[in-house]
Amino acid sequence: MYIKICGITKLDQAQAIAQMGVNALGFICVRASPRYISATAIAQITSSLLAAQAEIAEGSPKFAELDLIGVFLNASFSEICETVTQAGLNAVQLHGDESPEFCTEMRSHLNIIKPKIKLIKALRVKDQAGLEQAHLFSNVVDAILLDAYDPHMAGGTGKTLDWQMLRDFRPACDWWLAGGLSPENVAEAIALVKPHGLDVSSGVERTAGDKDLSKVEKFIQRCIGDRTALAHHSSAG
Ligand SMILES: O=C(O)c1ccccc1NCC(=O)[C@H](O)[C@H](O)COP(=O)(O)O
Repeated sequence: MYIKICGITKLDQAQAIAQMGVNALGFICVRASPRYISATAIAQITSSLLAAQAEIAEGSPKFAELDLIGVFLNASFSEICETVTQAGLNAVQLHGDESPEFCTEMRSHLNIIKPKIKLIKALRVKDQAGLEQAHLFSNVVDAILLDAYDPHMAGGTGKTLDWQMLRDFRPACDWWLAGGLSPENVAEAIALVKPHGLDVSSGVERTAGDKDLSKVEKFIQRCIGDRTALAHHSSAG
């Protein structure tokens, strides 16, 4: 099970969460968000994780596998590419109204600066028609993230989707469930909708952007079936 902890703003929390063996850290590159983090601050985190990686004993590939995801909302190609380069990101999540055509062109731009970069399209699902849109993206991105719809907030809402609606959702690419997940409800979500990955932000926070490490640890445990050896969990989807 792929696990992404989103809305990271603090270096020490990024290091601690990376060591728990998650697959991805998400950084909100949206100025209006209370979880906004600048490219310079992300760069401090990504370079420290790389330095830590160099010190990690052989046989512990976790840091090498870590996706460092910048989350963007209707940003331009140039803003995204500049942030990726400056911040040292290796994945981009498009969380706005970007079309499949935009994603295809984004992929071409990103390939020039980082050939192996991952591209994720987030969709804020309001209803069944909104869910159908996902299939338009499945051949142009590496993964689709389904998030809850809120008329006033673009993400980090703490609202859950209608999981019943997702029971038969099987796009042609990997998909991750987001929206209102927490240590308390994630096992039920996994059992019901069987996503390839999970994304959480507010459900493991004290306040916006300030992660509660004990909640993060509990979330991971619930995702992997309460096994205690977090460092040994498989990153396979
Ligand atoms: O988290 C934000 O503040 C945010 C702002 C603008 C665009 C996207 C944002 N978050 C994107 C995420 O991937 C969140 O993890 C996702 O919305 C789930 O959040 P939550 O319901 O709080 O777990």
